Amino acid sequence: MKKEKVIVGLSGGVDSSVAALLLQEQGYEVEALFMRNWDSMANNDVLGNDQQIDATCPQELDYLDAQQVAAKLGIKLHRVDFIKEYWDHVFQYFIEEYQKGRTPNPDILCNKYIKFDKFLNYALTELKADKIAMGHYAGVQFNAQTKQFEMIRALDQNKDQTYFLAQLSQAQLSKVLFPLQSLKKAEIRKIAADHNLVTANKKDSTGICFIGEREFTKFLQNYIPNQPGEIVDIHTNQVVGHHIGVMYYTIGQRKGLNLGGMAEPYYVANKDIDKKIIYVAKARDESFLLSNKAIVNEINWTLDLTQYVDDLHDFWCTAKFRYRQADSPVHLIKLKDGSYQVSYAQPVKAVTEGQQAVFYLGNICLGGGIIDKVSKEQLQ
Ligand SMILES: Nc1ncnc2c1ncn2[C@@H]1O[C@H](COP(=O)(O)OP(=O)(O)OP(=O)(O)O)[C@@H](O)[C@H]1O
Repeated sequence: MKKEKVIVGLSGGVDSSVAALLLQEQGYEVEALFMRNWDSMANNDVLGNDQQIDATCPQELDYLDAQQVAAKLGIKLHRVDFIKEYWDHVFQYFIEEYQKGRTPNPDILCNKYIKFDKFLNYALTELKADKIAMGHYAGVQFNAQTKQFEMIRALDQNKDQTYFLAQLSQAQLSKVLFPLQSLKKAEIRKIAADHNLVTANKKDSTGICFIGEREFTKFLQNYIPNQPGEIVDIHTNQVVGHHIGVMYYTIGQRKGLNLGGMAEPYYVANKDIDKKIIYVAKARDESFLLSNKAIVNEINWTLDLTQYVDDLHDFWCTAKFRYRQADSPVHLIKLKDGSYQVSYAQPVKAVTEGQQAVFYLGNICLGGGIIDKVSKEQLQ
C-alpha cells in the first residue's frame, strides 16, 4: 500500500523536529516545509542600530537548524515565502487592532490564515501531500459516531495550544496531524537528544514571532505613533501618571506602569480607548478585574455543534478567556445577531475585550470567538 505523504512544518525548533521524526517512525512518507513570513527590509522593520535584524536574522538561523534536522532524518526540506500573505492577513489586522487600543493575538490569525491555509494548500497542491503535520501541543481525532474531527487538548495541560487553534474548521482539521499530543516537553527533548538532533537543547521561542527578543514597544513604534494619555487612579479619579499609548497596556498588568512614588503596587483595571485613559487600581483590591458576563462574537465552531450539545441556542460548556487560564464553567445563550451571551458560573479575572474566548466540552475544543462587551453586573 502506498504510504501517506505528510508535509511537516519544520520551524528549526525542537518540537517540529521531533514531530517529523515520530511521523517517520510511524511509517509516513515525510517531507518538510520551512516558511518565511517576515522580511525586515520589505516590511520596513528597521528600528535603529540596537534593534536591527538582518545579518543575524533569527529566521535564517532557524532555517539552518531545519536544514540540519532534515539532513539528519534524511527528509527533503522545501522552503516557501508567505511574506505578503502574512502582512495582509495577520500583521495589518494586528496593527489595526493595536491602533484601536486592543491587544490581539497574531498567533491565532497565523494559524487560521497562514499555517492551516496558505501552508496547507501549498503542501496539498504544490507538494502533493495527503496531510500536513505541525509541532503544536494539541491533538486531532476522528469520532466515528459524530463523523467529526475533534480537536483535543494536549496531555500536558501547561503546554496545550488549542487556545491558538480554535479558529480551525473541519476541512482544515481533516488534513492535519499533531504528533506531539501525548508528550511532555522533557520527553520531546529526550527523544531529540537520543537521535542527536541539533535542536535538542534549543531554547523555546517566546513572544510574538516577528518581534522575537526585541523590545515590543520600540518595534510597534515603527508602525504606530505614540498616543499619549493619562493614568488615573480608579479609587480617587486623580491623575497619577502618563503613558505613551493605551495599546501598550493590558487589563491586569502590574509591571511597567512607572508610577513612581506610589505607596503600594497598582494594576491596570480598565482602559478608556477613546479618551486614552488607563485606570489603575490598588493591587490588593482585585475586584475591578472581575466580570461575570461577556458577549462573544464572530465565533468559529471547529465542528458541527449540533452533534455535541442538545440545544445550540442554550448550553453549558467551559471557557478560557486567555491562554494558560484555567477553564471556567459557562452558560451560552445565542443572540439574534449570531453572537453569544456568555455567563460564567463564578466571576473571572481579567476578561479583556478584543481577546479570544475559547470553548471546551471536556477535552474537546469546540471553537472560539472575540470577546466584546464585558460586564460586571451585580459585582460592584
Ligand atoms: N517558520 C516555520 N516554518 C514551518 N513551520 C513552522 C514555522 N514556524 C512554526 N511552524 C510550525 O508551527 C508549529 C507551532 O509553532 P510555534 O511557533 O508555536 O512553535 P514552537 O512551539 O516553538 O515549536 P518548534 O519547537 O517546532 O519551533 C511548529 O512546531 C511548526 O510545526
